[in-house]
Amino acid sequence: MKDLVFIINPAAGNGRGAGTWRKVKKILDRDGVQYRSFQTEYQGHAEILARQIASLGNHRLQSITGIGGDGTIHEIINGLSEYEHIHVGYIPAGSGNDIARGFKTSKKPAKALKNILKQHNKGKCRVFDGGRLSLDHFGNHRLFLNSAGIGLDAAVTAAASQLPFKNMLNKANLGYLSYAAALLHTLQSFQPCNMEAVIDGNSFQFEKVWLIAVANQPYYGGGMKIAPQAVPTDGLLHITVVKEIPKWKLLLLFVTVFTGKHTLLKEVEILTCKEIFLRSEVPLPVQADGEIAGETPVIVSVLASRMNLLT
Ligand SMILES: Nc1ncnc2c1ncn2[C@@H]1O[C@H](COP(=O)(O)OP(=O)(O)OP(=O)(O)O)[C@@H](O)[C@H]1O
Repeated sequence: MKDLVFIINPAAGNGRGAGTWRKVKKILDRDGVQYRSFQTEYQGHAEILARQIASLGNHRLQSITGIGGDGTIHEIINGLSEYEHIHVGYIPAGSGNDIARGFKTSKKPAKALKNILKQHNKGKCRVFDGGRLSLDHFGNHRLFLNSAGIGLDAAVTAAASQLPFKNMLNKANLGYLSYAAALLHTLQSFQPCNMEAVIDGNSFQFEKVWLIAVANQPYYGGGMKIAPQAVPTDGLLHITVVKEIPKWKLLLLFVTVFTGKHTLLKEVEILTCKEIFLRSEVPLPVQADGEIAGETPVIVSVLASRMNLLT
């Protein structure tokens, strides 16, 4: 039998990670399944653990399963960026859980575990696309499963992570309110700017851009359907450009985006690509899978059929 490894973020979903692991561990112990488990202790720890486990692991290491939110899985896939043969399992226990939405992972721990064990025991996995965000000339990059976002959404992500009452709202299952508060706060200072893009070799100019999302699957920000047509198996990234839009209409966009109807607004342009280069007049923040990654200029490219997931 190949090694089964779990990395658990107990703090994900404001403590849901710890509770989900208790449920999963109970099933594993009851059924006499052999496994190893590691708990994260700080931000970035899942990435370090995944890399260390993979580098020390021998041919017996077949999969690493993350228990946590999108941030935890994002760290694990980045820790395994040089170990593509290792399959990644996911048991959702976060606040947003957009990976679960987009990749149709069961949110029930027992069901998600059953699916993982079924594939793990057969040595199989499901193959999906991912994305790569290149940040500079030095090879610094981040892999992502959901999307990369440039501009307002990344600025809101940064602001939301610093809100003093974020944990309280998350605990009360009102995480979307911290996003709304961060949005209102960020809107006061955020300035749209002109951007230059090269999309699969073709040049584009976008005026007064608020945000550009480059998505592998439809959801981000905890259920916002930013790219309704995105499919993580089509070999493409789906670009959503929001530009030249008045602030009041931007608020309307943030309401309609939950149903995907924002694409009907004339200020929203949808494109697809395999690779996009983006440069802005002033450096804009960039996020990947909801984690702040850096600033423009960036190149975002699809990693077609390169993500081996147990889901
Ligand atoms: N032991 C720990 N204590 C506190 N924070 C931790 C710990 N381990 C990891 N972290 C950090 O917790 C943060 C939240 O994790 P994660 O993104 O998985 O959950 P979430 O934010 O609740 O869910 P989602 O991303 O789906 O909204 C991450 O930034 C992660 O690095």
